[in-house]
Amino acid sequence: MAEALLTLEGVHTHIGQYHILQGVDLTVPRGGLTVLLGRNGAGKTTTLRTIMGLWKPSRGRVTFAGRDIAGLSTPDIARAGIAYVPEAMGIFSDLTVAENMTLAARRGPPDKARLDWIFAFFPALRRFWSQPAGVLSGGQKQMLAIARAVVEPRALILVDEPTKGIAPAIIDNMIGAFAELKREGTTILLVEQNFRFAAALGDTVAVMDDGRVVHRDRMAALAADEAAQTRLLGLTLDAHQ
Ligand SMILES: Nc1ncnc2c1ncn2[C@@H]1O[C@H](COP(=O)(O)OP(=O)(O)OP(=O)(O)O)[C@@H](O)[C@H]1O
Repeated sequence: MAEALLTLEGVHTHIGQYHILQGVDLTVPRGGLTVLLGRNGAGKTTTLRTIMGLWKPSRGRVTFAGRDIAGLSTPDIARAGIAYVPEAMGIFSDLTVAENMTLAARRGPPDKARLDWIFAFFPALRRFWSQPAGVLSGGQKQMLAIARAVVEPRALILVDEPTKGIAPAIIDNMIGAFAELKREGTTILLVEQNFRFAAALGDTVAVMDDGRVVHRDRMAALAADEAAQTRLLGLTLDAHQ
């Protein structure tokens, strides 16, 4: 297996009085796509937010590219090379697509060749370049959110449920886009409920339950094992989309 880019060891996160993450162990191999599955409330979003420094872990280690990042501020974690696409996407509806992209670029105006590369897999962004992001469809907004995360090369992107509420035809575009990001060498940690999407892209999979990772496998092995899917994911799994 490839070397780990990110590891969580015994990570606990409290939100107020609630003990949400209860010892998460997770390895994200460099250059691969790791899918985080699990029923609603299992702790997937909290795990992404903890990696990003939006929640501070109360215990445990988060190691990124050989460096302990637990306790760093979110801007420092972003500067280290991690981008986060939350489920709510975090785009600015009143600003144009161009302005949204420009604001996401940290090293000056977005690079022209990089934008052409992004437009090749998200062509709608070129079409709506000068339009307010608010006019985009749900799927196009999701594409803009992902494009913002990769406007500059990033070592790791964390993406929370990009297919939620998205039409099946757009999901196929999205599979193509993530496949292109993988080809470029971006490491991806993806929270996903749509099993077809997860199985099409995932190299490795971790399943969470009750604030812990309870199962790790190659995605292909889980995709081929319906009994394990039912046992681990039960009826919350959107297997037939
Ligand atoms: N701000 C918060 N305050 C209190 N409890 C929270 C907060 N955020 C999350 N939780 C609780 O933490 C647990 C894990 O939530 P989390 O969003 O990480 O789960 P998830 O696996 O991403 O599920 P979903 O698919 O529903 O988003 C849930 O029980 C949730 O109610």
